[in-house]
Amino acid sequence: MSKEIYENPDLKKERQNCPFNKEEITHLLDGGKEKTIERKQLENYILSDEQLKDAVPMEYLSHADKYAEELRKACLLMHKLADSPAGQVPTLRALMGAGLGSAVLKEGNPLALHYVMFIPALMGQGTIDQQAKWLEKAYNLNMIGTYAQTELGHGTFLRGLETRATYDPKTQEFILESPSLTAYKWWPGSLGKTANYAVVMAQLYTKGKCEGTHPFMVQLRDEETHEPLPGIVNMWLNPVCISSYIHYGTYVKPTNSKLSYATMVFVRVVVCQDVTTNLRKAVTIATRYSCVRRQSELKPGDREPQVMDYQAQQNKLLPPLAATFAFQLAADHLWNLYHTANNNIEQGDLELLPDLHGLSCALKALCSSEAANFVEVCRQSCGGHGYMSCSNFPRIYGQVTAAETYEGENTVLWLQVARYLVKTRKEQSGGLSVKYLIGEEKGPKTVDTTLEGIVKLYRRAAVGLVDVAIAELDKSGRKGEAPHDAWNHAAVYLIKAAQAHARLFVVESFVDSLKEGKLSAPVRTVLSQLCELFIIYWLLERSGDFFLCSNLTKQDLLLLNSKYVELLAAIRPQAVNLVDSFDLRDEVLNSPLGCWDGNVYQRLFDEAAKSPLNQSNVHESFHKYLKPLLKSNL
Ligand SMILES: CCCCC/C=C/C(=O)SCCNC(=O)CCNC(=O)[C@H](O)C(C)(C)COP(=O)(O)OP(=O)(O)OC[C@H]1O[C@@H](n2cnc3c(N)ncnc32)[C@H](O)[C@@H]1OP(=O)(O)O
Ligand SMILES: Cc1cc2nc3c(=O)[nH]c(=O)nc-3n(C[C@H](O)[C@H](O)[C@H](O)COP(=O)(O)OP(=O)(O)OC[C@H]3O[C@@H](n4cnc5c(N)ncnc54)[C@H](O)[C@@H]3O)c2cc1C
Repeated sequence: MSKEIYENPDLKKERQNCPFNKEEITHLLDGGKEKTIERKQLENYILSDEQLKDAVPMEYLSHADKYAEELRKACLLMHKLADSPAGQVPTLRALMGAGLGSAVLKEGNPLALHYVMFIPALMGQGTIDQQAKWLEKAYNLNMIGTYAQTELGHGTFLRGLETRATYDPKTQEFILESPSLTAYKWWPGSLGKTANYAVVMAQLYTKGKCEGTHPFMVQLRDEETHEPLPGIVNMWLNPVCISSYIHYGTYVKPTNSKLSYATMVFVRVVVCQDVTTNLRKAVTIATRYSCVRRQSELKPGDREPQVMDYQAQQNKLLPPLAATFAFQLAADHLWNLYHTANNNIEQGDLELLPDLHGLSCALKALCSSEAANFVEVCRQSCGGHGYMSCSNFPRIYGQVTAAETYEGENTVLWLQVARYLVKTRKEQSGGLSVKYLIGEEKGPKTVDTTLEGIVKLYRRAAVGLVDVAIAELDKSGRKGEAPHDAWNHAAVYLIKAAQAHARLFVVESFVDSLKEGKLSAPVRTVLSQLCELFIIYWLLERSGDFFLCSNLTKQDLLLLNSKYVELLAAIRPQAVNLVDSFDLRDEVLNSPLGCWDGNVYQRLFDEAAKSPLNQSNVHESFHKYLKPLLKSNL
């Protein structure tokens, strides 16, 4: 007799009479029905392998054992590539991301940098000959690489990197050295124990002149023994300059000095998708738990309500739920721009490079910071159980907050965006993705709170805040301040303008995707409600920007607040059905709070029982430390 599958009765009720086709949303998020089928086949292929399961929870292993266990599984996954039903590239992409990959490698993938940065650097910066020499070796895992840019003393300011590569015309070699302690490469993933090669970013010196930072291929360890090569500390090695700029002993400038930064642009685009996947996991865990958890008294004398029935809980969870769609659609738009720009760059057309840089900085900073805030709200919405390691919130939070720093610290990226916006607005040219900055904002300044009207408000804020920042810069200039001082003294305004621009891009992506998308009426209805909820939520959160740059009134705000709480109530019945549409398996969620069946309390209990401390009634430390204390009559 088939075992009755338990389903928490409250979750079961939440799933009854779903007014829309969940699979339609799943297909939308996967990029089509075929992609969903491929993903599910791949998930079955990977997650059914018993050798990829953790014998004990990772949190109970030592640092060294965690590393060894993750490396064991990462290598096993690579062996499984060849037979993957989804093919190598889609499998690699899935395994490097925050979804399937994190279900197996919970502490991180020791081979991630090889695929996410080392190979893209070779592809983006290597000459044809260099790619012929190294790409096959890298794809065949006959070498493991990393991307070594950050040093103890510098991560943000690339022009301040201290690692030097001096070209010796006599031997036609580059001598790489770390001239100081602060020049030591620090942070590069896999550099410590895994990689035997690295793309090292160093200041190129030739004929006594510094030509700026360039990428160099450096072998770090012996390919047989894995021992660090002699002199590895001072890096007197046989590096090779990637995308050689030394022709017959003479330095030849690249077409654009920033092309060596291209790898970071690629990863920033990937980061947007990764943090969105992590946010989807957090929202799913918190939403299902909030429909299982009953607490307190809503109506005197009534049964304890599901905590999701509190408007305060809906206010916590429905904006991040909406954000997962907003960020996914914006990341898709950015991904398309990246491919277009990259194809153009390969043909020598660099026109889209500034747009790509501006947009990738904006979206990476916005999605990572917003996701970090939302994940913390999701954790808090689960009370004490959200604080437990097994809830998976601590790990998800650690992953999204890291993204606020790596690949360009967010503040620094905001200022890069501002530089691009001010330049476009002042020069009234370029800025293909920020056309709204060129020419004057047309149309009446009156406010209407329809979806179109709200998007217009976002546009007014985006233009207006750039103009406020420019006015500050000009004011400082008139006071005789040097441009770099004026820039520093306008930083607060510049960052606000950059953030308003990023929000406009996300809002327009969401609205345009609903206009263009072939959606059934029920799906369009629920996604439109989420879209309207989200853009009103952000407007209410940042109402100062809108008051400053439009004719928004107190009445308008009160109207928008009412609309917002109406939308909370309208979306509440579909919260579980919406997160079910993400189709995230329990192994990917990796949380007893978010499991599909809602059997939360039993799973929490089972997780606690796995702790080494719960393997005996009295831990040995009692006899060593506590008992003597108890007897010592202090
Ligand atoms: C799954 C994920 C795993 C991730 C593991 C993590 C890996 C890492 O963290 S790798 C290390 C990442 N590090 C960074 O991202 C460093 C951030 N810093 C920088 O990118 C740069 O220092 C800077 C952009 C902040 C400043 O560089 P600088 O050379 O000083 O440039 P300027 O501000 O003077 O601007 C000059 C000019 O160049 C344009 N530009 C700058 N960066 C780029 C770029 N990446 N792509 C294209 N264009 C770029 C900038 O817009 C200026 O243009 P103009 O205004 O036209 O002069
Ligand atoms: C999990 C993780 C993985 C990483 N992996 C890698 C890797 O694989 N390879 C690699 O090369 N690096 C890696 N890094 C390093 C990462 O790229 C750097 O930490 C990041 O670029 C920030 O640089 P920083 O640490 O020097 O911070 P800093 O720039 O020193 O930041 C300190 C403060 O200074 C502020 N600041 C700095 N410059 C300015 C400015 N111009 N204007 C205003 N404020 C400013 C920042 O906003 C911040 O508040 C990783 C980092 C992390 C956390």
